Amino acid sequence: MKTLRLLWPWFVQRRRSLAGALLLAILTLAAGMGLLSVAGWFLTAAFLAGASISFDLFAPSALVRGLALLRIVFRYGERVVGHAATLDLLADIRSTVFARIMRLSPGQLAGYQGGDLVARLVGDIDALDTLFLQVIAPILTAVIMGLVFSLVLGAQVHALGWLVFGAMLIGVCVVPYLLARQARAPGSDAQRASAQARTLIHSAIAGHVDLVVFGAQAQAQERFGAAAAQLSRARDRLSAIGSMGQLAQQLASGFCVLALLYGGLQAFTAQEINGPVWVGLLLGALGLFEVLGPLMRGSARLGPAAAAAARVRAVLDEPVALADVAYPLDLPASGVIELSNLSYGYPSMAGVAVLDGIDLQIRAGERLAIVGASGCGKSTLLSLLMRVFDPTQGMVSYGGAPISQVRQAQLHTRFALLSQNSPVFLGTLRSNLLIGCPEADEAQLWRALENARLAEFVRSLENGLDTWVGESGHSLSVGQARRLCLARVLLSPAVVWLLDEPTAGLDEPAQWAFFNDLAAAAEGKTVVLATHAGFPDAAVDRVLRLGQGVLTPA
Ligand SMILES: Nc1ncnc2c1ncn2[C@@H]1O[C@H](COP(=O)(O)OP(=O)(O)OP(=O)(O)O)[C@@H](O)[C@H]1O
Repeated sequence: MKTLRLLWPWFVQRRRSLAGALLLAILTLAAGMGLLSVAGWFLTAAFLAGASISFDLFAPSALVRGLALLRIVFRYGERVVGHAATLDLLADIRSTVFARIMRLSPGQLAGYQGGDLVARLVGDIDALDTLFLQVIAPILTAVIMGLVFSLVLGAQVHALGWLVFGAMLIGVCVVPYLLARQARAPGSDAQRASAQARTLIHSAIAGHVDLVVFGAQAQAQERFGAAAAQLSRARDRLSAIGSMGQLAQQLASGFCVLALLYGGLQAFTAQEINGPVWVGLLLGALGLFEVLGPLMRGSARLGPAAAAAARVRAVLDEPVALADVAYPLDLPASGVIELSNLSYGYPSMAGVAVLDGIDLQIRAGERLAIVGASGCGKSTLLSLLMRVFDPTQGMVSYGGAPISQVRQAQLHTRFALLSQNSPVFLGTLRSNLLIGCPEADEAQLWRALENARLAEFVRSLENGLDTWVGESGHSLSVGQARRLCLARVLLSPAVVWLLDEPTAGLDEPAQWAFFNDLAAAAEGKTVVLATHAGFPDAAVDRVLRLGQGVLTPA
């Protein structure tokens, strides 16, 4: 039920195509039942008529052929429309979940293991495809056609109508419910083990070199083997439950057919029903029970679907840590950055403040360097300026507007951050640079590359800016990847540049050259830079030292 509640808004969004698929499923079943009923009636009537020339062979045989053809056409339509609707539905769910993941804060993202969010986005959402095609559509089809058929049969022989109605009720409600209940635990184990396996693959690929260097492949293999074995055990249990469902369906329909045969024979003997009609309805009932097959398989897969829905819901229910305020202030085009009584402590650091009541003003156009020992809080300070997270106390304002009170999208047009782990994205050098400024022309791209000391390297490449750099810039050296990220920030039209160790990965001459050029490259910009590197005095206007959570002149 919770799974259905989660999916309901998307079902409503795709109601037309889902209703189309449902209608086609009903028509397919109706054509199939009609085909069996008419064939049964026709063969029995023809047999009873013997050589009588008064029996019309043509109309019923044309009807049988017509229904057979219609059944094929409806089945085809149902598959095409149903699968298209389900794929669209999954795409809708994926993009909603992806949008929500994008709104999570770094702290919230850190709560998920690497690869686990991908597992939620792919494996878990895939598991939800069961619900409509294999559960809801067969249930509704069976209920509607079961009711219609029970009424038709009941009009002939009351008791037989009730018999089919009761059998359908058990087949559509009771057995699927029991199967789904049985499948809940192994379903949740299967989804968990599958996500665990993905996470382990992800971390083994990311740490492949270290695993090889330290000879730790065996441990990684063992952990992966354990997750794979757990997955396979859970799937075995699920498949056993699915088989139980098939057995239950065969037994129930077999029993029902026997009861129909017996009850029908009594009615025939008592002349309550005529022979051909009875045989026709008997075969029609067999056609009706066909719908229960996919329903039993689908019910057994409801366990994994429910577990998957819970995992997807957990992402959707995460509160947005950095939501925009309802009535945001307008951020001035330029202004003083002011830190007032700014404090921050990471939630995991049990009340220890990394920054402790900092007061600071940074003039528009000023270049400020923050130095200090490793771990003193320089990156944390830049993250607060960029509003990667909010301070535990105090505030940051820009041109008089507290940055927590403005739209984050607007803040990102004014402030750009080069963090220590800025990534190179899958694509070309050009596409990576254009993230900083999508409208940048060729000349701007080269200027940014020059300033980041990467232009010479790019010029030496056969495809220049269109060189493919792959995932995480695997075809670049660490220093080149860093300079590419720096060029991206230098290209950005933001008026405030926050640069965290901008020269990491550069050799000493290149570091000095970068700092020598900084004043010209950052003309008119406000620059806050955190660095361990040495730099010429003229590179910045002011140097502050961070230590014990406070800033002092260096
Ligand atoms: N996500 C986090 N969760 C918990 N503690 C963190 C987190 N990030 C940083 N810290 C801690 O906060 C302190 C300040 O870290 P920060 O990265 O800001 O220092 P830094 O001065 O930039 O260091 P470095 O010069 O080595 O980059 C450190 O003690 C660090 O261990």
